[in-house]
Parts: sequence; structure tokens; C-alpha cells
Amino acid sequence: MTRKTDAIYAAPLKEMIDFKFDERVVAVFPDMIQRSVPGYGLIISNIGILAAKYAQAGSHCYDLGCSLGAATLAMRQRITQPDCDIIAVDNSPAMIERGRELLARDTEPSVPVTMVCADLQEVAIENASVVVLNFTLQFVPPAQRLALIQRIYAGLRPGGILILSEKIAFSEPERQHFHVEVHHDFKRANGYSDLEISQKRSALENVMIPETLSCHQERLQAAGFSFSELWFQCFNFASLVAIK
Ligand SMILES: Nc1ncnc2c1ncn2[C@@H]1O[C@H](C[S@+](CC[C@H]([NH3+])C(=O)[O-])CC(=O)[O-])[C@@H](O)[C@H]1O
Ligand SMILES: O=C(O)C(=O)Cc1ccccc1
Repeated sequence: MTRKTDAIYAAPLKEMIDFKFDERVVAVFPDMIQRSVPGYGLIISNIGILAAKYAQAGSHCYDLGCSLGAATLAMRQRITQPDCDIIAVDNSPAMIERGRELLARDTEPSVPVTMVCADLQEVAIENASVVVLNFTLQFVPPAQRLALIQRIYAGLRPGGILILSEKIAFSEPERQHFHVEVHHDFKRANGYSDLEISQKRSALENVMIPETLSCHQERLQAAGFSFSELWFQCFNFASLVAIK
């Protein structure tokens, strides 16, 4: 399959509109996320590894903010426990429509998947062994984040896990500056121009709100998770696993 190149912010825009997961983004999303998030492919494949270890027989696995279902497909390929299913949720109709097409191409008999177009806040989380928030919490309004993590904790079985990947912020200006600069270098090395980088940054400003690693760790603890581990970090992109 040829991958469509992301050029959404390549030409100067007269007016900056907030970033939205619409048809235009969906059409280039695999290219956009791969060129923008350091370690994205590695994170996806290791979500499969973690799910294979922690999925429990007869439980649900959730992929919240699934986009095109990359984490879902990685989990689906690896989970071997009987009677599991995956519930993949996204509130972008364009993402779910394309995600369903990609899922239909994956014809190997394996774990059943349901792709749901809904706000993740409206989806019940129950009898869960694996919950994935792969770069999704950063788009949830900060005031709603604790309640969501508490609801995930309540829906997990003992021994179940939450995988939480996020772009992170740093409280010390010098450290924040370092990571932002190096991330921009990463994007430049992947073919984005300075204009694309700066226009996308403005479009994301009101929509994607990163927090510090300690903010995430403290929230996980406050929600009841007594164990969490940073298993991935590259520049200002990190992934935690928390075990109930
Ligand atoms: N309230 C919400 N309810 C449901 N979905 C939401 C909500 N808010 C945002 N989304 C969805 O969360 C996704 C975030 S992208 C996740 C990548 C994916 N996890 C991946 O592993 O490829 C991350 C990124 O692009 O940086 C988008 O598809 C939104 O529509
Ligand atoms: O592109 C960026 O600068 C990011 O921080 C990551 C990202 C990737 C895909 C959609 C939105 C944000």
C-alpha cells in the first residue's frame, strides 16, 4: 500500500484553525504520526507485547482514541488468551470509517474487534484486562482526566494494565526548550519544513495539552494504581504502564 504524504501545513495558512481529526488528517494519518512521534512504531509493537502478557481469559481489552486502530491490530496479532475481545473507540467518524476498512483487510482469524464511534467518556469500561490510551489523554480536557483514569482503574480486573502514552511537558524552562527543539529537529529530519512545524504547532495549541511526567504519575497513583513504570521515553514522548 502506498502511503499518502502529510502536507496539510505545507502552504501558508491565512487563518489558523484548531487541529481536527477530519478526513484530510485521516488520509495522511499513518504518515503524519510516524514522522511526528519518535518511536511510534516501537510503541505500537510493544503494546502488542504487553497485551499478550497481561490480557486475561474472558476479559475485554480497550483501545481508547484508537484512530485507525494501529494498537488494536498489534494487540489482536499477539493475544492468545481465550474469549478476549477488543473494543476500539474513537470520536472521529472519519477515523472509524477508515479504521473499519483497514480492520476488514486483516483477515487472520483472531481476537474479535468492535470499532465504536463514540466519545470515550460515554463508553463503559468493565471486565477489562488491558486498557490503552496511546496519545489520547492529551486531547481530553485536563479537568476530566482524573475522573477518566479513576473509571479505568475501577473497570480493570486485578492484575490488569493501563498503557498510557503521551507527549510530555517539562516544568523547567531549560528542559522544555531542549525537548521542543530536539523534537522539531526530529520532524525536520523527517521532511517537515519550519513552516509546517510552526503552523501545526499553532493548530494544536488549544487542542492538545501535554502535562509533566510527574503529573501523570501522581494522577495514576491518586486513581489507585500503586505500580506504574515508565517503559518508553524518546525526547518529549513517553509511555507508562500501570498495573492494578
Ligand atoms: N473524547 C474522545 N473520545 C474518543 N476519541 C478521542 C477523544 N478525544 C480524542 N480522540 C481521538 O484520539 C485520537 C488521538 S491520536 C491516537 C493515536 C492512536 N491511539 C494510535 O495508536 O495510532 C494521537 C495523535 O494524533 O497525536 C484521535 O483519533 C482522536 O479522534
Ligand atoms: O506533530 C506533533 O508535533 C505532535 O506533537 C504529535 C501529533 C501527531 C499527530 C497528530 C497530532 C499530534
